Amino acid sequence: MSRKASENVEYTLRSLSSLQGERRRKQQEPDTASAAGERSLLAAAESSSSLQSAGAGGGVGDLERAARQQFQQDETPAFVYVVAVFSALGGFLFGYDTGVVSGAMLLLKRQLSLDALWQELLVSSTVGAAAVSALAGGALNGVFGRRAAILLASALFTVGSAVLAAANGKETLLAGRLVVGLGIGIASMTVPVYIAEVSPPNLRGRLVTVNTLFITGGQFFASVVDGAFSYLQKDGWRYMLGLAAIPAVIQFFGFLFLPESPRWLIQKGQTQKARRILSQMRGNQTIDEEYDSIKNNIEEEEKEVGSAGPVICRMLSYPPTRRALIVGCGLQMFQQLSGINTVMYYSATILQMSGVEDDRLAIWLASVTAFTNFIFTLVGVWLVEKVGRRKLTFGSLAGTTIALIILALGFLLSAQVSPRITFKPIAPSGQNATCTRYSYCNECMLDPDCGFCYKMNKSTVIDSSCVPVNKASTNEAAWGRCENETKFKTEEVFWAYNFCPTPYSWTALLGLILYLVFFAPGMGPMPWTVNSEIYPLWARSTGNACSSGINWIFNVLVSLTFLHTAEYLTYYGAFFLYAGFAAVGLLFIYGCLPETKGKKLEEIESLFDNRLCTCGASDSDEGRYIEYIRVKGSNYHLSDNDASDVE
Ligand SMILES: O[C@H]1[C@H](O)[C@@H](O)[C@H](O)[C@@H](O)[C@H]1O
Repeated sequence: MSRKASENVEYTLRSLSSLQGERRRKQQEPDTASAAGERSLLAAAESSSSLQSAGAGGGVGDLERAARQQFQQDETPAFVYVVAVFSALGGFLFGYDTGVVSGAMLLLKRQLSLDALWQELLVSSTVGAAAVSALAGGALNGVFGRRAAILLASALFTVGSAVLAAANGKETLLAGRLVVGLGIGIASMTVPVYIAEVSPPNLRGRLVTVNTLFITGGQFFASVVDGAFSYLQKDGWRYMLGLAAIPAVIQFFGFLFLPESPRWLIQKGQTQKARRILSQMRGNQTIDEEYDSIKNNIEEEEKEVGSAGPVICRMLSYPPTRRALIVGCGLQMFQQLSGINTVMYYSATILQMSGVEDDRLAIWLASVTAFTNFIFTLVGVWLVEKVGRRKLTFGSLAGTTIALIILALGFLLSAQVSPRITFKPIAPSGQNATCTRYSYCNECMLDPDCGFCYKMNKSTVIDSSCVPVNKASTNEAAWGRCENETKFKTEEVFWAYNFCPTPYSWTALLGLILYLVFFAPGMGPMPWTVNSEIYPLWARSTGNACSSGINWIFNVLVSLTFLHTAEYLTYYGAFFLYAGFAAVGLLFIYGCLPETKGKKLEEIESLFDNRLCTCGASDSDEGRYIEYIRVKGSNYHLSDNDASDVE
C-alpha cells in the first residue's frame, strides 16, 4: 500500500474510533435525541473513496449522499443571521471610526488651528486605545461574557460619538477619540468570537467574514460622508464624527434582546440556558451532538490543561494552544505589515503624491479605493466556504505582494521622470532657504516643509523651483512666485504641494485598486476569521485578545511611520519594504496555517497537535476531515455495522 493510501486508511480508522468513543459515551447517557424521533448519525472521512476502499461498500455512498442532502436541507434559522448582523454593527463602527477621521481632520485642522502633533494625536489615540482595550477585552469576555462586552462596546461608541459631536476644544476631542478607541478594541476582539460561537460549522467562516465586510463597509461609508460634508467648511466635522452614534445606539438596544453565547454559558455551568439558546439558533436541527461535544470538550480540556494560573501562561505552556497563538498573532501581524492601513488612511495623500492635484478629487478617489475594499471583501464572504481559509489567505497575500511591487514600480517610474529643479531663487532675508538645496521634484515633495513651483511649456515642466510652503495654507508658497493666487496668474506658474507633475499618476491608482482587489477577499478578513476558530473555549477570549492587540499595535506602528518611512526610503522604497514583509508572510502562511473549514470548533484544537509549520507538507490532507451528518427519521446507524467492517 502506498504511504498516502495507508495514511488514508489510518485516518479513516482514527475517525471511526473517535466515533465509537463518542457512541460509547452516548450509551452511558440517556438518548434525548431519540425522543424527538431523530437519529444522530455517523462521522465519515470526507474522502468517501477511502471509506469505501476500506470495505464499506456502495450502500454507504448512497446513504452518505442522502444524509448530505438532508443536511443541506436543514435550514439555518433567520435568528442566526439577525444575531450576526447586529454583532457586525460593531465591525461597521470599527471601520467608520477609523475611516472618518482623515476627512474630519482636513476641516478640524483649519477650524481649531491644530498643529501636526495634535493631528497625529487625534488620529492615533483611537488606534492606541483600541490596542489597550483589545488586550483587556480578553478578561472582560471571560468573566462577563460576550454579550456584556458587546453592550459595553456599543455604549462606549455612543458616548464617544456624542462627546466628539459636541466638542468645543481639542482636549474634548481627544477624550472622545480615546473613548471611541476603547469601544473599537473591545468590539474588534469580541464580535468575531461571538459570531463564531453561535454559527453552525458550515456557515461559520461566512458569517465571521461578514464582520469584516461591515468593517470595510464602515470605511467606505465614512469616505462618502467625508466627501459630502467636506463642503460644509464650518462644523462639518461634527456630523462626520457624531453620525456613528446612530448605529451604536441601534446595536446597544438590539443586544439588550439578543442572547449570550451558548458556549460561554456552558463553560460557566449555565447549561439549561445554553441548551435553550442553542436550540433557538439551530432551528429544526437536533442540538444534542453539538451540546455534548462542547461539554465533553470543556471537561477534557480541564483535565488536560488544568485550571490553575493565568490563562495566558496555560496557553503558552500547552503546545497546541501555544502554536495556535503563534499562528493567530502571526496572521494579524502580517495583515498590518503588508501595509493595508497606509492604503486606507493615506489613500487621498498617496493619490496626491502620485500627481492628482485637486483636493476634492483626491478625497472622492479615496472613496473609490474604499469601495473596492468593500466589494472585494464580499468576494471573500462568498469564497471562504468554497475554497477554504488557507488557500484564500495564501492566494490573497500572493496577489497583494505583486500589487505592492507594481505600486512601488509605479512610484519608481514617477521618480525617474521627476522634473529637475532648474531655478534656485534667493530667499528673502530672514526666510527659510533649506528647500532650495533639492535637485529634483520628488526630493522636494518628500520634505513636508517644501513645495514645487513651476511653469508649463506645452506638456514640459520649465523654470521649476523648490520653495518653503506657507504653514497656514499648503495651497501656496511662503514666498516667491508661488506666494499667492494673484501671482499664480500674473507669473503663469503652478504650485504642487505633496506631489510632482508626472504623466504616470495612473499607475498609483491602478496599483492601489489592484492591491485592494487581492487583499480584501483574504488577508483582510481571514486573520479575524481564523482567530475566532483556532483556540479551544478556555483560551478563546485570551487568544483573541492577544491577536487583536497585535493587530492594533502593528496598525499604529505601520500607519504612524508611513510618512517618515516614505521620507527616508522614498515612496517606492516604502512599498518595496511592505512587499518584502508580505513575501515573508507568504512563507509563514504556506508553512503554518492549517485549514479549518467545515470543522467543529471543538475539533480544531487537534490541528495544532503536531509540530508548528508542517502545514505545507500536509497540503494533500486538506480535503479529509470528519463531518457529522444527521439524518432525520433514519433507523440505520452506519457506524453500528460499518466500523467493525473496517476494523
Ligand atoms: O480586516 C480589516 C480590514 O482589512 C480593514 O480595511 C483594515 O483597515 C483593518 O485594519 C483590518 O483589520
